[in-house]
Amino acid sequence: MEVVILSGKEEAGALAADAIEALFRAKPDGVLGLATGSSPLPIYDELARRHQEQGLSFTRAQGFALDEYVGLVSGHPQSYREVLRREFTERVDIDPDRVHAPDGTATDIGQACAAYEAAIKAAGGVDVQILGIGTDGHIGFNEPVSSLASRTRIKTLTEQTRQDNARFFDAAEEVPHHVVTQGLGTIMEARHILLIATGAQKAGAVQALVEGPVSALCPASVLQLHPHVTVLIDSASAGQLKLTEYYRHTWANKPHWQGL
Ligand SMILES: N[C@@H]1[C@@H](O)[C@H](O)[C@@H](COP(=O)(O)O)O[C@@H]1O
Repeated sequence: MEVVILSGKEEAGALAADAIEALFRAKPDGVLGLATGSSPLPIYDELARRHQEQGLSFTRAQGFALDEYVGLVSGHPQSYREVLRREFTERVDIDPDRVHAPDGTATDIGQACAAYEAAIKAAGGVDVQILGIGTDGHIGFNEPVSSLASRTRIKTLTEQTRQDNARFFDAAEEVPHHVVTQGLGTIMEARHILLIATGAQKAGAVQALVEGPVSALCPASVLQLHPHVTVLIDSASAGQLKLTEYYRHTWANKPHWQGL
């Protein structure tokens, strides 16, 4: 796990965009794992800028969303399919039909989850997965005590996550209780994982993710078992880490030719 402490979300977004750009320059039909929430927005802003100003192209790319609310009507502005359309798909040249999200409106959720897993597999798996992290250590919507081997399935949100996400809705009670999310086992199959976290409210979760024991209580800690994870954070979210000097030293002395 590479931990990179940066000046803020813009620098984190630019570094993540560098890794994503490198993927699509080398492999134009690469597969991007898409996250929602506010943390990945600087990445999407930077990718949109590079598309507009530097011709970075996604015409042959595919994208897979991590998760989706259950019970929001199709086209609801806070459904993650819509959020990703606004924040990413519409701003670059990716084919909207090649951007997939779990179906939170399916009558047979179990079947829809199995179909989603099959679609990721058929695409050849995710090359670069963007991740944020919840204040309780969730990734995707894998809440504490999620199985570390879980696959795409329906989950119940904790009250903390519903409160955290209430800012996106008109009223707190509108936040759905249920979601469909890629499992931790699904996420772990991505070839490179870029996790971005900023702000002091994430400091506890970041500490547990990076330095805590691997435990279902902090689902993100499973990433310690992945061979290629990059954690992009700012000083505030690094505030509870014990080995910050080492992380800063490692990054400052990284051979400049080596990408993330
Ligand atoms: N399902 C999403 C997660 O993928 C995201 O990481 C988390 C944190 O969001 P934010 O980046 O806004 O703090 O929010 C939601 O729960």
